[in-house]
Amino acid sequence: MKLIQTHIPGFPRIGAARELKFALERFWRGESSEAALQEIASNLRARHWAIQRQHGLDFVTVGDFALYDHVANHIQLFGCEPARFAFTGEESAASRYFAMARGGHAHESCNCVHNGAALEMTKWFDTNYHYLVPEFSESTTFELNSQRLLDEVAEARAAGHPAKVVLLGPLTFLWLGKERDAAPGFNRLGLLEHLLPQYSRLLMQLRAAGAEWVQLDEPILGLDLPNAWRNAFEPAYWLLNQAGAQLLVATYFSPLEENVSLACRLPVAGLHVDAVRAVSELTSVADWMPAHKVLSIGVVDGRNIWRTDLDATLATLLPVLAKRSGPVWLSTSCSLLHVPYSLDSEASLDEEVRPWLAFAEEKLAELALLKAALSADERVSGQVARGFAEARSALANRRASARVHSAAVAKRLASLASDERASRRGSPFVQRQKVQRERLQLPAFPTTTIGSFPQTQTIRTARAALKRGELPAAEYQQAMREEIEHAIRRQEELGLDVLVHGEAERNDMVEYFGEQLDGFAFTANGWVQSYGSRCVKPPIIYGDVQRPQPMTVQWAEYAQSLTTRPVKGMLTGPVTILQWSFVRDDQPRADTAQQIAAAIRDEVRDLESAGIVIIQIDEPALREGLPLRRSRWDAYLGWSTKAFRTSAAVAGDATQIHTHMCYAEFNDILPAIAALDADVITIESSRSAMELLGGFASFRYPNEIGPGVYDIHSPRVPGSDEMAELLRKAARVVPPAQLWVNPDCGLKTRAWPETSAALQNMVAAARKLRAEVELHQSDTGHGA
Ligand SMILES: Nc1nc2c(c(=O)[nH]1)N[C@@H](CNc1ccc(C(=O)N[C@@H](CCC(=O)N[C@@H](CCC(=O)N[C@@H](CCC(=O)O)C(=O)O)C(=O)O)C(=O)O)cc1)CN2
Ligand code: MET
Ligand SMILES: [Zn+2]
Repeated sequence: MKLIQTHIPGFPRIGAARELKFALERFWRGESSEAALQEIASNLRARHWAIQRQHGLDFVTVGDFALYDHVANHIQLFGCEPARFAFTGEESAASRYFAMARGGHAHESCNCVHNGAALEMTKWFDTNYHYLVPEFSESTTFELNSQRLLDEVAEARAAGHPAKVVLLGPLTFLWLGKERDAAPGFNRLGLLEHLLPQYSRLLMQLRAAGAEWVQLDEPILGLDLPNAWRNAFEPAYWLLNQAGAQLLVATYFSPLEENVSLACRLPVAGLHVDAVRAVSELTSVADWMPAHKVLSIGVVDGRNIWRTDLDATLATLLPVLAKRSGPVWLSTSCSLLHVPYSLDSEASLDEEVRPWLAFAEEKLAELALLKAALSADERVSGQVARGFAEARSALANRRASARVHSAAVAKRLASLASDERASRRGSPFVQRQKVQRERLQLPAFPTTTIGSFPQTQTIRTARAALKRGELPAAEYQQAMREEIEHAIRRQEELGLDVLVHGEAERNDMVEYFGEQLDGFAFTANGWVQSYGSRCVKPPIIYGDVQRPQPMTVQWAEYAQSLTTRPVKGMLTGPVTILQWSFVRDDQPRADTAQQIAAAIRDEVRDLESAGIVIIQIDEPALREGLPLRRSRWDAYLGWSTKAFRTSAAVAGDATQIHTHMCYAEFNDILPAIAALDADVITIESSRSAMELLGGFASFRYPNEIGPGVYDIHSPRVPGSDEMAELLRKAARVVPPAQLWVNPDCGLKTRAWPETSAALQNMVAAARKLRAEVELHQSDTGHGA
């Protein structure tokens, strides 16, 4: 038997009780010192390392911690803070860090932008985690600032832990950034030669500090890379390897495919591969890997919460182990950042489902079991056998559970599948547009918002009291009705044309639906970091999805009863519910999407029957769900757009269907967006100053579009001239008759004062545009 070691690529940092979130928010409100924040951070690291050691990991992972974001940490580590922030050198590292993360000033309430808007946030590969995008130009310089990281290594060493440090690899770090304020033709890959010496210095320092291994994350090896990037790997790592540290290159999320041999032959001491998402490659990886190198096999799923099938995992591992003479490590497929902390704090989780699950801490225990099973140690064998037996029976129960498969759902899906028209609206867009315009009588440049209004402390406190059983349901209902009425009145005062109810009653746009659908379980404390201090609690889809009763109709009816203006019904689309939940691993995602689509379809039908004339089906996660490999795009776009259409197409011609997407980079999927055939799409575009629309224009996107005219991530109130200018820009590329006026996204993270002020300016901007394009009024057809 061979000696197996265990480690993990990374651990969640928010804390079992979201200690980091609360500490950050106290610090930002000015209620605590930086020292107090750093103390909490240091305690969290200590606790997380201790847990890793308790489960027998051979190394703790150092460097996965970040106060806000690990990519932002690298910007400071390599001293490449963008010049546009105009830091003087007088500021503390922490104040520069939070300025980059949250915008020019340490406090969110400041309206001033002279010191630079926050770094852009974007999705970390195909996850719901957002990182801060590094900015590069020909004047970018690098200067190592390693003290913080070296201090963390010292902390781990002082606690007696063997340490493996994790860093983003230099190529992935550059890849994740973007060119900004750069000369035409500048390519950030050109910065590699300046970055590598800093990495080398760092590696020498880490080695001297006692780090036994350095894990360099290069997940971009799982992407379709341009040749220049592929070719840069070998020379870069040849250089880094000279620093004398033991290097483990880590890949995850996507198969290596054409990069298998490149990854295996890199001149480093080891390679980590994702043996969940790319299990079929494991044999070829094992063949390519030189015998002296460490092969780290990520067998426990870091992206999902299902208990590992330990027997199947052993069956996968044994042939690889038999073939390999070199060292093998076992690991999770990727960092555990993407799963909740522990099942321990789930007192009220569905009792049947609980044994089917493993969160971060339970995954550590699984690694320990696998390691023990593969070691020859007799003393542990009884315990191992018990662990395996428990996993086996949980899995058998899950497979046989009556709650997983529903004959009614199967029948419903078969009937939808047999009806071609189920995923097509009654008439083509132009005809629908005509009846909708007659019915709605909206002005040109109609104004609306994306759905949510501020989730105030009052709202959250009421919901928390309801959940604790301290507030009767009727009183909670009444409180939410008052919030809805408040939102409607405000919108009427502002003069918005199409209103929303404000989503006060929703904890989250996905969890809210998950709580009401069969086939979903939800957690009390299963928080996963989304960005900075913001977290989400993804629901768990364990079985066939079905809607036992209407989910939003009463709230929508109530909101509509308060006003004569149209109020949009507000739903989350099937692809987004799928993407932002933990999904079943026992059937294709496409099938689950279609089940959710059937449930949303029923909701659309019921909203329509209740007299709701506009229904928005949000799909912000459509783009993010795109597979990392292009060869898989068509299949995904086929079933995902069909799921959307299945939910929407039940609506009659006169019902206007909106959709909303807030993550840019639409240009490579425009045909799919058009295939959704929504009557109106609202998108995020203000930060790119409408550049995005260029794509819609040259593609001749046929339906109506609301390009966001202001960024809701910042409390800054844009002036009406600024928004009018954006609208003029939009009107130059998209026929004005097609344009709507709205913010980039929902307003739930904002406060009322800035919300009202910004919307007032937005309505004023729309009015300016109406006056300017009056001459063409006849061709807008929007009515009076
Ligand atoms: N699922 C999902 N993914 C998404 C988005 C999204 O909206 N949903 N949007 C993008 C990311 N944007 C985000 C924007 C805001 C928040 C956010 O505000 N999260 C809240 C939690 C929201 C929530 O679930 N709130 C619950 C519970 C709130 C809570 O923490 N309650 C306290 C008690 C509060 C009290 O006593 O007052 C507790 O339970 O301890 C509620 O409203 O009911 C937070 O971290 O603070 C998250 C993501 C992309 N991915
Ligand atoms: C992340 S997209 C958010 C859409 C949702 N309707 C809202 O306004 O909050
Ligand atoms: Zn949005």
